[in-house]
Amino acid sequence: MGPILLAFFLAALAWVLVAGAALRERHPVVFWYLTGYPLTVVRIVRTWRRVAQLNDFTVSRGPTRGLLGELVVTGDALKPIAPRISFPKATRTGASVEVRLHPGQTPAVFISAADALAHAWRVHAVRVTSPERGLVRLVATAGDPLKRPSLAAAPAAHLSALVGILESGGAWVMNLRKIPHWLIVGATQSGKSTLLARLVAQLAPQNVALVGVDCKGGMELGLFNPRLSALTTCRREAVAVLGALVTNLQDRMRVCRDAGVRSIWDLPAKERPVPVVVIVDELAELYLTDGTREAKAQAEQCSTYLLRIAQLGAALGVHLVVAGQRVGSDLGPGVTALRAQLSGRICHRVNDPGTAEMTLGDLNKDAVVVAQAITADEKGTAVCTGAEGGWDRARSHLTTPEEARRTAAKYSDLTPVLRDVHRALLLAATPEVES
Ligand SMILES: Nc1ncnc2c1ncn2[C@@H]1O[C@H](COP(=O)(O)OP(=O)(O)OP(=O)(O)O)[C@@H](O)[C@H]1O
Repeated sequence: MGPILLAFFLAALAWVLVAGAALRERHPVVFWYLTGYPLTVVRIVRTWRRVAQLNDFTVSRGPTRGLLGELVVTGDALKPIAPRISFPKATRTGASVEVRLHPGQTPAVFISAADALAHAWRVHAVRVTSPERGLVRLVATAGDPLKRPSLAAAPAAHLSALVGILESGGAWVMNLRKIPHWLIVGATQSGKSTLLARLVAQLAPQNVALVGVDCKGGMELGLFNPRLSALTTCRREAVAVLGALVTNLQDRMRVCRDAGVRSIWDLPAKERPVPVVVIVDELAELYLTDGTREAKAQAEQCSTYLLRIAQLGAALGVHLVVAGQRVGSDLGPGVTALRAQLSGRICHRVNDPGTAEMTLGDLNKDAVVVAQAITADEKGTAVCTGAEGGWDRARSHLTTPEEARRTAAKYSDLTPVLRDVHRALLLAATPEVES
């Protein structure tokens, strides 16, 4: 009887393991609800007191200072009280728990202990938010959802591009009507070009003029040439095209002034000029010079024009998407001023902490730390600013150069003609035409 029972037990165990692996593969959410979630609940409830004590979430019943003769002595309370938590709720990617703060406590102590909580609960990450005063919500994500990202969906909107998926499982959207200008940074092979390809592929079917500034000879943005209203391949052409766009901005301003409105979006649809998205691949190519007077003058002009577009463009429908490996004040005096105008930020893996700090530091210090933790294997993963403030970890949808090229060719008929910009580009490309 013994061997038969043992064989039966082993067969049953094997079946559970195989079925479990299949369930995990095909229905990861169901697998999570059945196995990971109950385990995480046990961990949270079991470890809460200890974690709270170790991370200073607790308060004591009596005072922690007292008089001993003429001395003031301080010490830890005998029975510290941990803040009360709700029963952990299951989410699609983990669990969330709400904490009632003790009087005098702030969410800051929980934010700094997020890593300790993730280790104690054996989850990928814990994010801390405060949905209302006196309440902190701890959201635990079981595994890294960006390792095998699924496709997210978002409602289509003009000047809005669904570029990837957020760590929370939501759609990663770059909406230029909400955030008019963007800065994208990342070391080489971190995923910048893939993100730009996705952005172009999403904007291509829309009524928008795309202008490419790619001073690396047009090797990256040249793929989308059929759908670009202009493509500059060197700094001389970039100066001409950016200059023409600044003149175009002044025309748009005049139209708005004459119509008595403050933005092109307040004009009747028929009179509204087509929105323009200027995509700059490798900012450094515009700023770095070989020291010659001509190069310095061109770099200064580029800097002035970009700043002008960033300052005026939001209301006049001219948007900037600027990508580069590094952003630092050493690139040129105008870089910090330009950065301040580019309120949308996306930081892929970077080589130096300074670039992460420059990209995200003025918005959120926590985001800088998370961006610095992105590894070389996590291609396409980035920390991005959210539309409602705050930040998120996200991953772009993989768009191959071939897909982007096909999409650009498919919608080439929709390419608006920007006459002045086109003329300026022609003149810069063949200066002798000018005479
Ligand atoms: N979201 C993603 N998912 C999967 N793979 C990706 C993703 N984004 C980029 N990759 C891969 O990473 C590699 C580098 O991507 P990409 O060329 O976009 O990087 P880059 O930052 O533009 O590099 P460089 O500055 O050298 O041009 C490519 O092979 C690409 O397939």
